[in-house]
Amino acid sequence: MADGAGTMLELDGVSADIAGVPVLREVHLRVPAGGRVALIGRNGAGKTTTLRTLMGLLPLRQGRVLIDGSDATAAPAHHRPRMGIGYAPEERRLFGSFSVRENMVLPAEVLRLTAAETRRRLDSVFELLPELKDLAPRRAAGLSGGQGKMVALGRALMVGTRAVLLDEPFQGLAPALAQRYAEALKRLHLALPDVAILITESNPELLRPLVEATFVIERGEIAPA
Ligand SMILES: Nc1ncnc2c1ncn2[C@@H]1O[C@H](COP(=O)(O)OP(=O)(O)OP(=O)(O)O)[C@@H](O)[C@H]1O
Repeated sequence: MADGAGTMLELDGVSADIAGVPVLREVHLRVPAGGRVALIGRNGAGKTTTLRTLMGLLPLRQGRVLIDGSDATAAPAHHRPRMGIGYAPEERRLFGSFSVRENMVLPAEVLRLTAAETRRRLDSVFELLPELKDLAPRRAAGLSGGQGKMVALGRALMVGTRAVLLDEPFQGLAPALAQRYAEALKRLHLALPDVAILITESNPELLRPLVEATFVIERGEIAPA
């Protein structure tokens, strides 16, 4: 696969092991700039591991990670926000004793954005996900699972000016909440068409209306489409 312009995220023949066991096998995956891509696979297929390699959280045995056409294989995870990459892990990782607003602002502080820029991004995320504005003063520990997923999306968007990686955001959401989350993703694409979205899920039907391309992973290998 070429490094070509217009590719935001790419895994080029990536193999990775966890505890000595091969978990990813020569994975090729490409997310165009502004594209919406689904990564579908059963439990344990390697979806989370694929996102973690893109985030620089797992050493590769083989292959390359390209971000916006540049080789980021050796760039540490903490450089990703600077590259405009946001990540909402499956288990959300919110700080329970912090408010929703504080959780959202944290990555902007780590990036040392100015107060004005942080405010601007926060306002634009609130505009996109209005329910976060109401939740902003609440302690994260008191949120429902679905509310937490929405906050994790908002937090990823605080730094994800080029791409966001969303790990199984629909997992465990009641149908009404899943519907709201899907609508938020549609609004996100309309409002910020340059932000690429890579989203994992076990059920391919759920994401079909939301994405332009789908990759299927089985036992650490991308299955032929
Ligand atoms: N810390 C670990 N130690 C050993 N094996 C691991 C570890 N983490 C993941 N694995 C293995 O790596 C494989 C891929 O796991 P991964 O979490 O990427 O799958 P997934 O597709 O995201 O699954 P799920 O839908 O259950 O989240 C699985 O077979 C899993 O057992």
